[in-house]
Amino acid sequence: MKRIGITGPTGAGKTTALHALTSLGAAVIDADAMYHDLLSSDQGLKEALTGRFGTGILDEGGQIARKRLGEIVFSDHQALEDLNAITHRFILEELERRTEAARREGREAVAVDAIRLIESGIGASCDAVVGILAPSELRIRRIMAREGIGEAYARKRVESQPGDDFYRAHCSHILENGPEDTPETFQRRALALFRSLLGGEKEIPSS
Ligand SMILES: CC(C)(COP(=O)(O)OP(=O)(O)OC[C@H]1O[C@@H](n2cnc3c(N)ncnc32)[C@H](O)[C@@H]1O)[C@@H](O)C(=O)NCCC(=O)NCCS
Ligand SMILES: Nc1ncnc2c1ncn2[C@@H]1O[C@H](COP(=O)(O)OP(=O)(O)OP(=O)(O)O)[C@@H](O)[C@H]1O
Repeated sequence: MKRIGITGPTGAGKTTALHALTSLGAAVIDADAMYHDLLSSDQGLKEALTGRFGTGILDEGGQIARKRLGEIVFSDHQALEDLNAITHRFILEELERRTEAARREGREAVAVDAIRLIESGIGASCDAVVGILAPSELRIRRIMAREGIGEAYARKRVESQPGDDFYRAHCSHILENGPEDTPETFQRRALALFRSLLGGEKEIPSS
């Protein structure tokens, strides 16, 4: 079974590229969504987070309020490092469980979409690591439009992530999603690359 890692900074187009991989029948694991599930389902993770950041990160219903946590960690590098150290263990364990489930389903490939694919150690377990890049100002506009967040929060999120050089140094392949692209032109290029990574023109059966 092939494991393809997809990474790159916020708003660059990872999710958009993944639509191409899904169309080739790969099982997709979205690390953000997986992490969000864990935040509500894993009591051990919640306790570890409130242990480090206090109960001020909980909302009225006792759930982790991610934007409150984000305001803390995107303004304080050490806090972000601590958050990463706490969460990566839970994320890696859950990733193995989900990969195993895809294998049991008979999937021939799994794609892992993770913002911190390389730093978390997930990248080392992949057959190929594809970095998706786009200029930061464009990314800020895209995530503001996508999530309805303000420019200040969008900018903080973008600035807390590594620059393009990091991805160019650590990824086996790079896909650019620039100002001249539409989601459709970008997806077509992504499809061509993924086809070659999964072994030629052959489409993977989806079940
Ligand atoms: C930092 C938090 C509080 C931000 O919450 P928020 O609701 O604003 O964002 P959300 O979770 O929807 O993630 C959206 C984007 O934020 C950025 N982001 C998330 N975690 C991180 C991080 N550890 N470092 C840098 N950027 C991050 C990514 O671009 C991500 O795609 C939250 O994402 C979190 O607790 N992250 C730690 C877990 C993690 O590393 N997740 C990534 C999966 S590998
Ligand atoms: N070429 C493009 N032109 C215009 N909009 C685009 C283009 N590519 C992606 N988008 C839009 O920009 C937003 C960001 O793209 P996407 O969600 O794929 O990024 P991402 O890398 O997965 O971001 P994150 O890490 O924050 O989840 C989305 O709303 C997407 O529809």
